[in-house]
Amino acid sequence: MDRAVAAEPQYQSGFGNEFATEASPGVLPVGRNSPQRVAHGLYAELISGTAFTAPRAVNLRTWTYRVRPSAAHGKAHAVAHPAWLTAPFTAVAAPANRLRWNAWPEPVPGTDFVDGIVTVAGNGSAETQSGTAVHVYRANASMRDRYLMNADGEMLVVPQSGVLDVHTEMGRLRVAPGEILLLPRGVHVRIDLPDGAARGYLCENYGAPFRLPELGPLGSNGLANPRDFLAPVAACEPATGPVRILRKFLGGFWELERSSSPLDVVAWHGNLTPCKYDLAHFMAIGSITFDHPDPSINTVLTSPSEIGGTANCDFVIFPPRWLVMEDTFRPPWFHRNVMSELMGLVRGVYDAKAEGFVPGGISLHNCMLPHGPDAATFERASTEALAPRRLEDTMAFMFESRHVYRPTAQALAAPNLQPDYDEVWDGFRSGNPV
Ligand SMILES: O=C(O)Cc1cc(O)ccc1O
Ligand SMILES: [Fe+2]
Repeated sequence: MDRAVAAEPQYQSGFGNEFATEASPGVLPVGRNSPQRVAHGLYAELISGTAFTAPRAVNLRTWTYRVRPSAAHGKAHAVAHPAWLTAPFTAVAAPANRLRWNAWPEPVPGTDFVDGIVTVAGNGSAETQSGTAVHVYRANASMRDRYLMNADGEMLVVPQSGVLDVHTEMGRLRVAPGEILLLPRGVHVRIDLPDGAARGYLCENYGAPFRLPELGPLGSNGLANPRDFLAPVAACEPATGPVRILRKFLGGFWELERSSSPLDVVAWHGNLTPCKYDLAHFMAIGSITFDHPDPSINTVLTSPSEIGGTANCDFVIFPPRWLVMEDTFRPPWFHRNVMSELMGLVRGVYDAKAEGFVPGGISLHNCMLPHGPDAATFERASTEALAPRRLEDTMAFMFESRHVYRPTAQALAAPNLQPDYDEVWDGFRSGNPV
């Protein structure tokens, strides 16, 4: 089926608001969620993103009013996906090594967003709803009459190149490199590629949904401000012929046919919705005296675990910013972290690594494995004149987790795994013990 290139979508602003939106006026019921008869013969359907009894402050649910209940379909049958894997990954031992990968190669023609997903590492377990899996995607085809519904987790998409035209049950979003996309667990989605190709990173979060971090002594403003998150407006996809829905469920892939699109929501209200956020709006806070602050200061979104302050996954960014610290080694310090750090690069150069950490690549510094500036960075930063300096044209990010990342066997066998990563820490002169 041919779909005309759609106009720029409209958005509603805010993170986790009680949104209300109608593609056709008068569809949302007034004063109740599930009237005996919904306007226009539509069907009311609830999607919950947290347990019914989750505390009000973190409770997520949305009411949709749709052309047909999403239950209206036949049996799903098992299908295979060659490279999208689900934690736990126990096939190979997790090496006690620092690991780094170059960008993944181009996909074969006809690869859509789902086909082009390759799992690099993960932790926790989809079954126990904790941890995450980190994937890269590389695509060169739109999803044609094909929809994804991922019951295993929420998906945080970090585009590195190419725009994504994202069609969801709650409406459309257009997401460009430099922005991020958050897709709630279980929401149907179809992704088109207006540029013809796209690639980036995907954090599949099996655990608690990402939320904004607390601000503590920062006060009531700063970091990612809620109003800069954009949610779609209702946009019912026009009725078309039969479609295929791919369900990801406990690591398995199941396909079913449906006689029309699952994106048939005419109106919805609630706080469970996809949203996007432009990382350029992140208000970075740093030291204006001395010392390099902990990276937690750059947390955009956090998925908490049961242990306070100890995230299932923190999404942390390293955006363009001023460095002004005096008498300070300004890049990240040498360190061993009880949390595990998986990093990617959207553009530019990361200030802890002079070379070798490339856009589309990944570095993995797991629990307690020593890392920090490479030798070239150390040399530069320990001798540079400490005038105020602006880091330009850079966007690195980190998925930091309390759970150790287990690389997949396919990632450890990938030709783009750098065999000699340890050498970036070669050649440090010895200090004098006396
Ligand atoms: O290792 C890294 O590059 C990530 C990181 C950045 C930083 O500014 C401080 C600590 C840290 O782990
Ligand atoms: Fe680190």
